[in-house]
Order: sequence, then C-alpha cells, then structure tokens
Amino acid sequence: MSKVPCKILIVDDEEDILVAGRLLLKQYFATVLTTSDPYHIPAMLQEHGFDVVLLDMNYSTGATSSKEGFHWLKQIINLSPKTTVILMTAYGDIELAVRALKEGASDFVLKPWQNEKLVAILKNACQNKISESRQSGEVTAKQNTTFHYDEFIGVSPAMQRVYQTIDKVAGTDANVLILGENGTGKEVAARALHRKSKRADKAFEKVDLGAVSETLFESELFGHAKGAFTDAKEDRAGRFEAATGGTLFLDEIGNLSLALQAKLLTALQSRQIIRLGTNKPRPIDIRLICATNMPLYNMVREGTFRQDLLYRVNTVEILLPPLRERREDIELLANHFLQIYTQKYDRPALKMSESTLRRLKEYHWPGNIRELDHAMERAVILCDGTELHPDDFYLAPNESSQMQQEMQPKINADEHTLESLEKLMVQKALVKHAGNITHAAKELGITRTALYRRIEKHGL
Ligand SMILES: Nc1ncnc2c1ncn2[C@@H]1O[C@H](COP(=O)(O)OP(=O)(O)OP(=O)(O)O)[C@@H](O)[C@H]1O
Repeated sequence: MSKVPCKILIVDDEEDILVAGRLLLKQYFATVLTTSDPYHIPAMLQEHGFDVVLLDMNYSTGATSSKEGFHWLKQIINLSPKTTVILMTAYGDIELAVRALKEGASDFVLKPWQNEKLVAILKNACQNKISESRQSGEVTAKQNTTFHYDEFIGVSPAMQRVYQTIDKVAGTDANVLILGENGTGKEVAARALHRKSKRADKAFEKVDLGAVSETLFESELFGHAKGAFTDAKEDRAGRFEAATGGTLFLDEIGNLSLALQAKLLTALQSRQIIRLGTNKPRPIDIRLICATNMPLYNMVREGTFRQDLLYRVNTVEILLPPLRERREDIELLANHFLQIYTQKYDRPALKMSESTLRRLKEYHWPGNIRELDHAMERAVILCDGTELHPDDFYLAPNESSQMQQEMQPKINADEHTLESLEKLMVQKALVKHAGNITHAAKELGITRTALYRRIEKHGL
C-alpha cells in the first residue's frame, strides 16, 4: 500500500496518545511526527512545513487548558495559514469543538478515537491539501509560513514562552522587568508590551539610565523649575511626566548608583514626583518597564542593588534567552537580515551558501541578535560574488569553544582539596553554560538552590 504523501504532526501531552497515533498513522501517511510540548509547534512547523496538525485542546497545565488549545490553534493559523488543523477533543467538549471550527480548525475527532474514522478524516484533509497545492503549484505548506510576533522573529520554544508572557501581561498595568544579555531584544519586548497595552496610543518614553549622569538624573526624570540650577533656563517636565498615560521604559536599571536607586524608589513608592526647584508633588500615571543585562539578584546579594527596588519593579519578569540557546531561530533571523540588507545595498541576487548557514548556526553569538544583524550587513557590503561565504562574516573559527576552553579552569585533582575542587567544578560548569544556573546545576547534578549556595560560599 503506498502511503499518502502528507506530513502530519500530532500534539498531545499524553505520551500514550502520541505513541498510539504514530503507530496507527505511519501505516498510511508518509511523515508522522509527534510532540508532547505545544511550545515546540512553531519550530517544528518551520522545519517541516506540516500539511496537517492534529491538535489536542486540553493540556495538563490546569484550569485554563482549553484556552491553551485555542492559543495554539491561533498560532498555527497565523504562522502557517496553509496548514490544516484538526482538533482532538473529549466527548462532551462538543461546544468547544464548534467554537474551534469557527476559529479556523478544519475538523475535529473525539477521543478516544476510532481508528478507521481518524484515518478517514486525515486522508480527506491530506487529499484536499494535495489538490490545493497542485492547483497553486506549491510543494508544501512550508513556503507560506511567517514567523513574526510583533517585531520579533523566532520560533524557538523559549521565544514562544516570551510571546505568551507578553500577551498575558501587556493588558495589565503590572511593572515588568526584562532581563537578558546585550542584543537579545529587551527593547523590542518593551515596545511590544507597550503596543499591545491599553496605553498604546500614548507615549513610550525610553530612558537609558546608563547614559544619565548622577547630577542630571533628577532633572532628567522628574523635571525642573526655571532657575533650579545654573542651566535651567525654563520650566521643564521630566521623563516621568512625558510618559503620562503611557509607558516609561527604564533601560539599564542595573547601572544606577545606590543613591539614585533610592531616589527612583521614592518616586515609585509614592507614585508622585517633585520637579527640581519646586515643592509641589505631581502624581504619576505611567506603566513601568525596566530592563538590564546585569545580574540583579547577585547584585542584591552583594549589596549593590536594593532589594526593595527590585521587588518594586519585578512584578512580572521576562527573561530573553541568548541566541546560542535558541539556535532554531538563527536561520530565520539570518534570512530576515539578509533580505533587509540585499534590498538596502541593492544586491538582490545575493544568497547564503550552505556552509555559511552551518557556520552561523554553530557560532556562539556573544552579541546576540544585534551582532547577527551587524555581521550580515557587513557581509552583504563586503561580499564580491553572488553567494555569502563563511569568510565574509569575520567570525573567529570556533571562537566560542576556544574561548570557553581558555576560560575553563584546568583541573588536576592531586593539587586540590575537596573544597577547592568543588569550587573549580562549579566554576567550570558556570563557564560552560555561560552563567545559566539551570543548565549548570543540571550538569553538576544538584538543585539550583544548592548551586546558588555554592556560588555564594566560594564567592563566585
Ligand atoms: N527576535 C528578534 N527578531 C528580530 N529582530 C530582533 C529580535 N531581537 C532583537 N532584534 C533586533 O536586534 C537589535 C537589538 O535588540 P534590542 O535593542 O531590543 O536588544 P537589547 O536586549 O535591548 O540590547 P541592549 O541590552 O544592548 O540594550 C535591534 O535592532 C532589534 O530590532
């Protein structure tokens, strides 16, 4: 029996269902893949371009489960409009299924399914796909996929979690703290939060706290009255007031001195500011978003960042993962920047070679997306032929692993006490995982808390 040339993805958090579905369907269809984690859907769609997704509506994350099913239905339709979605739902969830059909699903099957019925529904969906693509001359659903979320590009599970958090928190006035290395998209996230908020049509005021001097801090943030200091030629509102009704984005909050942290905290706690040279308090109406690439929690432990200020600004935290921890996104981002710069520099024929893509995917990207952006621009400008080669990028070969090796402490057990060996092991794991506590703890076989204790103990 020849198999239907169709790519099917089954998404369900119950492993038994996945195994049963795969065993049944692979007898009839060319490709059947499964995942128990819906956060992997976008990356899998990008990689495989599925014709049909068989999607469970209920995930074990609790009461809002059907909401999650609708979320992923919407995601699939947005990301890959040509992919057919068939829902799996329990008996009694018919109303839910009807709503899902209205929202774009093509069909639904009841669980537990009858084998012949499931196969028939899927064959039907696949046949429709095949005739649609013949008519339009397309090969798979893959060509029509788009992987944008606001200004973000990225399909990795880590970024899906970021998008979902932004969706959940954007409509509230909760203070948000965005953490992440340089160039990971903290400002992109802050702008997305603003655009998706009730304050979207009001100001988005960004203040780079790293660039505001100690002496100008108060006048810059809180404003001043004419004559408050030598250069104060007229009354001026500060950034808090300029952001009234909108969002105030305080970037690089980790760079504030303790004295300035105290001033900022006072304003946030009292929800009012006083312009320099006046004594009239003015109420503030802002949504606060802060960002930093500094390790604020360590800084609190070291006494260089106030704990009360941290708790004031971090009602919700968003952690943007470094690019090297979401390599699934590199190809998409590289193509995105390639398109921008081939247009900008009028080089429409320029393509990336296979080896270039491989190299870009392997590279460590310490400067994250900003570095990829600049590397692509430089390569497009400097490249002579019609194909970009690894050499056009000036990425030191194996820089990351070489660098890591150099940074790795060498361990010679004979020269150490148990105590110093422990310190070295912790250091080694932290370097290897670029400071990622979860991964380092996993490698050492201890809990995150136990790792934090050891970091503190050894003063690392
Ligand atoms: N997921 C993404 N998709 C597309 N472009 C991105 C993405 N993330 C970041 N960028 C781009 O990368 C650059 C750096 O992003 P951004 O300024 O938001 O980073 P950042 O974390 O705030 O950096 P820094 O810590 O240096 O201030 C910007 O040009 C931004 O548009």
